[in-house]
Amino acid sequence: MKTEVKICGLKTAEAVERAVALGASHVGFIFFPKSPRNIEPDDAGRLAARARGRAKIVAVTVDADNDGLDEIVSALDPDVLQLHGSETPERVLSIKALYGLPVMKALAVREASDLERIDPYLGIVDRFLLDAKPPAGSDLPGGNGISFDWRLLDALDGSVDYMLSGGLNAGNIADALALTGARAIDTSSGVESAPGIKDLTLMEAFFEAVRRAEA
Ligand SMILES: O=C(O)c1ccccc1NCC(=O)[C@H](O)[C@H](O)COP(=O)(O)O
Repeated sequence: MKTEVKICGLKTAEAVERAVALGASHVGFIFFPKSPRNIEPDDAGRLAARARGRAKIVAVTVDADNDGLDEIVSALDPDVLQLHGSETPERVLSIKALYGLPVMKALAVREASDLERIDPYLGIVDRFLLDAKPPAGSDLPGGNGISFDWRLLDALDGSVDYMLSGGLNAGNIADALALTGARAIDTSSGVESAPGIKDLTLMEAFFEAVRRAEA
C-alpha cells in the first residue's frame, strides 16, 4: 500500500507544487512565530490553494487559543488540524466541536512510558503524530530533525492510527518503515538545506527512498 507522506513547514509555491507533484498526501503549514517555518495565515491560504484537492492541507498549531484558531481556519480552510502543543483531551474535544475538522494530535516520544500518553486521547483524536521529544533548551516542540527509537513502537497496539515523525530523511526512511511498518510518515528538516528552507532535490530523494522501500 502507498505510504502517506506529509511534507511539513512549507513556505513557497515552488515547494508546495513539488511536494504535491512528488505525491505528498499532506502538506503542512506552521503557525508558531518562533519557528523558522512560521507563516502568516493569509500567505498559507494562498499557498494551500495550489494543493487543495490534491493533498490534505494541515494547519500546525501549538496551544493556540480560539481567536488564533479562528484566524487560521478562516484563512487556510485546512483539512486537518495538527495540535502540536500540550492540548488536553478536553481541549481537543472542544476544538473538534468548534471546527468539525479531523485532529491529528502530536505526542513527543523518547521512552516507552511516553506511549502511555496515547490512551487518554483514544476515541477523541483522529490520528496521532508520533514525533521525537525536543532536545533540552529547544524553542521548538517540533521540526528539530531528531528521531526517537522506532523500536519503541513495537509495543503499540496495531489499531492506533499514527503518522511517524521526527528526523526522517532519505537516508533513514527505509529503516524507519521496515522497523515500524508505519503507513503514514512526516518530514520537515529532512528535506531542508537550512532551517525553514525546503530543498527540492532532498524532497525528490525522500520520495524516491520511500517508493524504493515500498517496492
Ligand atoms: O517544524 C516546526 O518548526 C514546528 C514548530 C512548532 C510546532 C511543530 C513544528 N513542526 C511540526 C511537524 O509536523 C514536523 O514535521 C515534525 O515535528 C518533524 O520535524 P522534523 O524532525 O524536522 O522532520
